[in-house]
Amino acid sequence: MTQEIFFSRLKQQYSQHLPFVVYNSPDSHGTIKALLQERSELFTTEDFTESGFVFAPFDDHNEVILIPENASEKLFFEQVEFSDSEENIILAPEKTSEEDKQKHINLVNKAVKALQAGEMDKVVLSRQEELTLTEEDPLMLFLDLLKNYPTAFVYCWYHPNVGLWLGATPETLLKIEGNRFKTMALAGTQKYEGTTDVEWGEKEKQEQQFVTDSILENFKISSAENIQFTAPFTTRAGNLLHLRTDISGNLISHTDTQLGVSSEIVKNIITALHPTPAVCGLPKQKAKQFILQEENYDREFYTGFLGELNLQQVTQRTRSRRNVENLAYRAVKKETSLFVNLRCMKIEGGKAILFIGGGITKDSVPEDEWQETVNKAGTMKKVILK
Ligand SMILES: C=C(O[C@H]1C=CC=C(C(=O)O)[C@@H]1O)C(=O)O
Repeated sequence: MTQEIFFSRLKQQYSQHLPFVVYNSPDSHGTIKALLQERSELFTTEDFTESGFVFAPFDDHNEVILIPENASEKLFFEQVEFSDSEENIILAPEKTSEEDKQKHINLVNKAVKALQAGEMDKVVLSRQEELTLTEEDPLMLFLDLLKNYPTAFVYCWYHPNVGLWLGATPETLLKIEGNRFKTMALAGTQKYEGTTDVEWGEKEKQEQQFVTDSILENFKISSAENIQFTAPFTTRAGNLLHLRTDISGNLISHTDTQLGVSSEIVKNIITALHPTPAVCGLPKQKAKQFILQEENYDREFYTGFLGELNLQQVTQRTRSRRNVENLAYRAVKKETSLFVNLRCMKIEGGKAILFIGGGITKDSVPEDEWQETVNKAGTMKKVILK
């Protein structure tokens, strides 16, 4: 399918107020995918047994929305090549309000006091920022995000009852292929200044270690074995650098390695992981309570998760002389590939509402934490304030 036909189908879907999602996964090798739901119903999932695209909120008491595979048309479009514009470090203009700054600093101060009193080890605090859009076509914004962040999970998601969300997230929540799974502990932030060969402060090392330890601890009590993890390394996300540990393992019981693991296991692992201390804190329930009470706004789908759930993947064999007789062979298997909803925005009435946050520990400096949210907002401002 050509780019033109692909996007005109999406445009038509949006103008008819029908749900859709269009996305590029970092490991999809340039294939942009879309699911276009046939009717405007709002489907939800509770047990993660269905196949489709999930869109889950931060607060797990709220509904997880599903665009079901069997109620949608699937579209693919092969990008000719990845853009290398991630190499151009053009920083977005820093437009912020003094009032927003004070509010965030007060919030961080309150958290630091609670952390120093030993009430929690870590809490992730966030804020919203509203901007007027000059480009009102969300699909153009999606294309801009795609060009700027080829190694992120870039998406545009829409449901008439919920709204329109866009994002470019660097964080994998969970990937399941057969009985293998992968996740990552991502935390600690500094500005990218032309090199990934950087030093990390103790505060950043500690906040990232909290995430790794907590994920590993959770896997001890869920359906996982043979857990392996890397040493923390520096990874780039647009104009930012983060510390990251890759974690992988096997799921203990599975129904069929070809078609995928049992849905009960998918639910157990998601529940054990979400929300990780990369977006919530430690201990989980205390941090969550602090966030819900003190942030003073509704995160909605920011720091929730999204992506393919038990989605049928068809892998076509590559053409070569040796396997000509197998050209008709297509391997069909189900995969789950979920990402944490970071560096995202909601589009509403000609405005973009950005969501940005950062991990707070007892050693956090409130002014620096504010600046970190300003730097993170740059990911989205780069495409909005062109
Ligand atoms: C909560 C966010 O980022 C998380 C992911 C990476 C680094 C983070 C940090 O350094 O605080 C956050 O844990 C966000 O971008 O809004």
